[in-house]
Amino acid sequence: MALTIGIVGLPNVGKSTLFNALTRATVLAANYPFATIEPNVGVVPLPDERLGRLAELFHSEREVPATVSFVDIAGIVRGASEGEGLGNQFLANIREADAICMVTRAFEDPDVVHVDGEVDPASDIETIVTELVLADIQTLEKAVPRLEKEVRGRKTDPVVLETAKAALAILGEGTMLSAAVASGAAEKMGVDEGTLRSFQLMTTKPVIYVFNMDDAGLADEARQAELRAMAAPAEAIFLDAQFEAELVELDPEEAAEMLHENGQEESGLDKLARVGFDTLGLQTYLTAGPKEARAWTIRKGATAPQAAGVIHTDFERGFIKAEIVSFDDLMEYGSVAEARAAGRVRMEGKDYIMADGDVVEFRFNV
Ligand SMILES: Nc1ncnc2c1ncn2[C@@H]1O[C@H](COP(=O)(O)OP(=O)(O)OP(=O)(O)O)[C@@H](O)[C@H]1O
Ligand SMILES: [Mg+2]
Repeated sequence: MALTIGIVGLPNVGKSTLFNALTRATVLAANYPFATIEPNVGVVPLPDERLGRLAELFHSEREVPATVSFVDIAGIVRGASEGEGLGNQFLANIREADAICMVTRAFEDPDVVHVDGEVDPASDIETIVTELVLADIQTLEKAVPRLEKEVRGRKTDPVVLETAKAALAILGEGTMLSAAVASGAAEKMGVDEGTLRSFQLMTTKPVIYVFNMDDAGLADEARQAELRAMAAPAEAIFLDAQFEAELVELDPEEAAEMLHENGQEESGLDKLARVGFDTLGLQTYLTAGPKEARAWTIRKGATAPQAAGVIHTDFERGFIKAEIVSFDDLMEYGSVAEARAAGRVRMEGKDYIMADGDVVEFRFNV
């Protein structure tokens, strides 16, 4: 499932530093499942400690984690929606991404120039949000006259026009549609969510805010609470992109020690991969055998046959049933045989909705 997160932000805020750290993490990942990638795409392993424990239990030769893909997009400047800077190219790149990772500078360093002359995350976020909002307004203003005609000719459901007009009103307030949907305001204004999604706008994409900080900022909880409030209802992640870039150069033990010394439990990149995966609406299920212990990516709410289809399309077509034990039960009983004896291994059919951490063996007919 090739879903990508586009990294956007003002120029010189640390996007490439973050992206390079992400790419470096990719190169270092032991069992990298893709042979070739585009130069501006970083495919990052999703940290999952369950894989190591599964590999131990099944004596698997290797572990294959799920991955999250990030795309480096050029810096946005005020006026991008009018074609300023890399304008249209930039917007086209965002349009292709499934979610947006908005990088904002929150580090002080007089040697690094800020395009607007001072470090001010609220103003930076507003600049970027404004450009995305303006781009969506342009798209909808073009669409509305056409939709009006179609509704008059009874070729289009009136709810489509109503949704477009309500979306324009929301955008007119400077609000991103994703935020209006999350707060419930969109629905109250007559937006039909499914229709809205079909418009393929920029500000309906889920957003993650990354605040690129220095040591002082990472230790300042009051400051983080303030920034978190700016990002809400979206998730906020606080990291030091330069430190993350240094961290990925170390071997895992050294990196863990360095993190610990800094008072952090998890690297910013791992956090970003986790939150990114979740923001994309994805989850994993697990398979294990002597060859590999592996995490497979599915959408939240996927059925058992859809999950089987991620391994091979024939598995979906020929799906009979799935033998499933939860990871926690498997660990508690110590083997599939013991879990089965205790009645913890379930046979699930075509309508089963997969749960995160299901350890699965599919039965199929090909
Ligand atoms: N947390 C940080 N603390 C201090 N300096 C940083 C931090 N993160 C990045 N920098 C520095 O900021 C400068 C700009 O970083 P970078 O090139 O990654 O920005 P960018 O957003 O990719 O810019 P552009 O849009 O121009 O491509 C670099 O000199 C980098 O080393
Ligand atoms: Mg850059």
